[in-house]
Amino acid sequence: MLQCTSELLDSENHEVGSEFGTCHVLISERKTYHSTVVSQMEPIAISSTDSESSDWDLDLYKAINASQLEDSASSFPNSRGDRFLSLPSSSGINNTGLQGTIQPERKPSQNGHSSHSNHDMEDDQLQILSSFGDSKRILPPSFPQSSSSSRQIVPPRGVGSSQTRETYGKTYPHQWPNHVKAHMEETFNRASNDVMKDNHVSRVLPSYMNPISVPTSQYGAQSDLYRPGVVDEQAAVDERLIYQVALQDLNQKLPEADLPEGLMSVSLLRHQKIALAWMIQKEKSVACSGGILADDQGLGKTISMIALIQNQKFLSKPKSDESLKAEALNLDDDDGKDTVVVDEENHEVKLITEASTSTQNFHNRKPAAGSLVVCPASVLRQWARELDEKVPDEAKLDVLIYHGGNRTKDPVELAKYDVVLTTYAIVAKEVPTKVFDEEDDDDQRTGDRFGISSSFANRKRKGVNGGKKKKGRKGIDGSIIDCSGTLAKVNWFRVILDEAQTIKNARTQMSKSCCGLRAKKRWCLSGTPIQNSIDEVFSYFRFLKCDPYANYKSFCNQIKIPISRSSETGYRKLRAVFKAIMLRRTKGTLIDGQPIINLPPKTINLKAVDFSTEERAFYQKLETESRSRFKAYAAAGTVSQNYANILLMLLRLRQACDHPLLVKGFSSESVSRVSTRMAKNLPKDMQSNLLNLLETLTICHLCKDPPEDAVVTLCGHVFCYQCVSEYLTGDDNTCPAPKCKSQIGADVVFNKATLRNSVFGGDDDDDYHGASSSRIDAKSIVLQQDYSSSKIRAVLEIIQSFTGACSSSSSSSNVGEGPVKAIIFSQWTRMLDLVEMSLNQYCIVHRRLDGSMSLASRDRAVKEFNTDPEVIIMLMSLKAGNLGLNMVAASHVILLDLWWNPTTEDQAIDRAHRIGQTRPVTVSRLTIKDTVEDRILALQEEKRKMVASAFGEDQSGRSGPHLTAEDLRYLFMGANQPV
Ligand SMILES: Nc1ncnc2c1ncn2[C@@H]1O[C@H](COP(=O)(O)OP(=O)(O)OP(=O)(O)O)[C@@H](O)[C@H]1O
Repeated sequence: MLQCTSELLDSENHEVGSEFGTCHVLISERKTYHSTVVSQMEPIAISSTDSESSDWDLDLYKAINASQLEDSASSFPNSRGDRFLSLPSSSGINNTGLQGTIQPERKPSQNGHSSHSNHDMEDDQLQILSSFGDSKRILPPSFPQSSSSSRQIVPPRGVGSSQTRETYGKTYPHQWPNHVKAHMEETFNRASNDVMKDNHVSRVLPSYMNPISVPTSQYGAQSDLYRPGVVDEQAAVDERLIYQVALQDLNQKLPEADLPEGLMSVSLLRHQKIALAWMIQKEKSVACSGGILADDQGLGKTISMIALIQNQKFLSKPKSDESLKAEALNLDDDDGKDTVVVDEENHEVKLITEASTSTQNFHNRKPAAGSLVVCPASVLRQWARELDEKVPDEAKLDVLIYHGGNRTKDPVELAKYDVVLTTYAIVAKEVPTKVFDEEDDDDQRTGDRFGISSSFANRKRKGVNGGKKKKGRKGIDGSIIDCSGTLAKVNWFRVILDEAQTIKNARTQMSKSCCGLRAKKRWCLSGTPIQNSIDEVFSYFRFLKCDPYANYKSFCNQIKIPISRSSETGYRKLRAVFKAIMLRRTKGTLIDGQPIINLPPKTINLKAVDFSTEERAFYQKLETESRSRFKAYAAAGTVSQNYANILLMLLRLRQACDHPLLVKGFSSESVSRVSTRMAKNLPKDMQSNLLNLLETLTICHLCKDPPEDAVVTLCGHVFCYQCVSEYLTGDDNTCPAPKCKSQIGADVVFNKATLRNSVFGGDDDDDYHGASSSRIDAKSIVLQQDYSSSKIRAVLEIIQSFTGACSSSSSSSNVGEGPVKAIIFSQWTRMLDLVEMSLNQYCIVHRRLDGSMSLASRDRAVKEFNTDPEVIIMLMSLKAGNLGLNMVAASHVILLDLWWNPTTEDQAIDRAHRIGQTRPVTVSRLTIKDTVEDRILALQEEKRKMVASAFGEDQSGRSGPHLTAEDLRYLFMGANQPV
């Protein structure tokens, strides 16, 4: 039996580090715990439920102190009953939707609307949480490893004896997300210091502060999994192919390709011609047929992809209806039956196509069906518009928007179109994931057996069915019923994932379903493919079927472990692999010494704003209260049990930086209006159960933050109203909680006020955050609706600086270029409300885009902002508006608050800084000095460096020195292996 000091336990990785080495421990029993908020600042207890939903915090709790949690669990019984789960949840959902074609003569558009959106961008915090153990390993050596006292966590009372050291371990879970760690380290280190001073104990450096830890101790044990150079034979062969492809492309000037006249209504820019040539070549490649086009946002990935589709249509012959039907449904012929021949002398990989009746030479082979584009719902219309506007009438593609309740159920019908546009949510709904669920299980077993440090491998949990495998549904005659939807029944020629970072979490239904799509060619489009951790890359490899890395074990062996062993060599290897499958250019890239694109410059200003005296006092009170609460947790050894409560404290500090009123919270009227009647009609005990859930669960299933304007669905999952509202206005919306497939709609989503009204009767304007207001002086000036916070005043000053709008009604404009406009982003809709009030006060004409709006209203808002000279401000929710949209009418971008993940902010900024922009773009990032925002900035910087290391880019986004053939040989083959 292994004994270790628990303060060095990294539970995410189930890894124990000490000065003597690193070993792995297996924590086998898994259970899910929900946090119970007793009151705003009260400690929360943990209750056990059968839900999958909080599995992200399971590692944390479980690994730190299983027994303690078990105790807590038993004292807080599950509030969710079976009866509750079995109620029909889809009743009353408005089933209107959108399905139409770009060519009305072929498929007349049916008017309808849907806001079904599935953007999953806000699982960043989940990723931060799940991958913390990884991110600490992948930091480049240039990274200062935290050892300064300012980054230390010091042990609380009594550290030194084995007993108290154990307590300390329970108290400081090392796998917590960076933002929590940073908060704990820096916001609370004073509290801990106090404790330490009291106890005269020496400092202990937690394991995550240690230099990158490599799981070395298990090499010599039962596993050869991580032994250098030992990989299975097939993986070695596959990797050799990747090596050959990388070698082939080495330092080669990338060729250009252009389309024949008349296929597009715009000329391709030079870098797009290069992309086209590269993609044509990659579609013939064998290492994986397709790849990742990872150009910066706004460089025209959509256009490049349309060019590829046009090119292939031009080359292929028309299909007869019969052959189409046969091929569309021939799912056995998934990815072709091509044989690979490696010509090592010429560094060439050739594709020899087997002579068979079903597989023909590439150029003669007819696509079974066209291209399927999967994108977030918010950019569905934009794709349709680009396909319409950038392709002339004489070369029109047949395009179908596959969305909405009236969408066809006939796969042959789908196969008739050149392009089918759909959303990630629909793919998740229609494409089974069984095979990947089983792989997940395998990875879990692998992880358990070999102690793989992996957020992916270790995050597989028992489902609501207690971990029993779901078998295919059986009919009355015992035969297995095929429950796949129409998308899964088509053999696509090409699948394109736009905003492919949506699948970055390999465990999600969305990610697995995308991998389950049948396709010959596979593409990922993303300007920000890596956001939080290297594990995200695995999802792309798996989708692309890029062996050997599509297998999680091989991915660990070949990519992840080398990075953890030596970040320099490891990242170089990753870059070499990327060379074979990824094309990435940033706006700073040079082609033949010339800038890739002549965009006007973008200037980013970090504007550090000062609190007013009243705000500072308010913030300090909050911070002091948080510190003392934390200190109490630390002293009692209950930090881990209070995880959700700590996140909540962190949220409040962040919100206080925007406007103190946000801390008070509010209830959304729009929620209560729609669902009040439904709530009243529910059985009393169910109302109480839902209310109980809402009051006890504190983390949104989507953004993983404590929910803003919390709501609970009939199926018992808690979200921010803004996050879930993306899923409420469509016609076939599935609850976005992991593994929940319940239908949801606006009428089955309840806020606290609605439920309290139903349970207790009468008006109840208490809200989720309401408990906090008891401690807050409600009369305080900073808590008034009309109080302009420092950030709001800073925003108004910025607007005034370019429009004069806040002092007079005139707005400045450059002759011929229209008025100067700005986009203002916040992650909190309540903050947008407050800014809106100030804009109204100054009669500044604006539009707004947030997650609660229908796709049609969002589209209209963007169009009006772009075209109406009167509209000079767009208020945008960071969660709903940062992806895909073209908003070049704006030359100013104001970020009101910081997001954990800098790439999310980059995405937002590049709505304005993209092709089509004619004016210099000024970005103002507002932060408040000497607050939690300082720490978030530091975390962002770390993430930025990690991403830059993975891509080999410098500050300006330019690539580092090229890899040499020798480099590649070494990276793929090792030092002494012949090529
Ligand atoms: N060759 C071109 N000619 C004219 N306009 C172009 C061209 N290429 C791109 N554009 C325009 O530039 C804008 C940005 O292009 P696009 O949306 O394809 O970028 P993207 O890389 O997909 O961005 P994101 O990552 O934000 O989705 C669009 O308005 C598009 O119509």
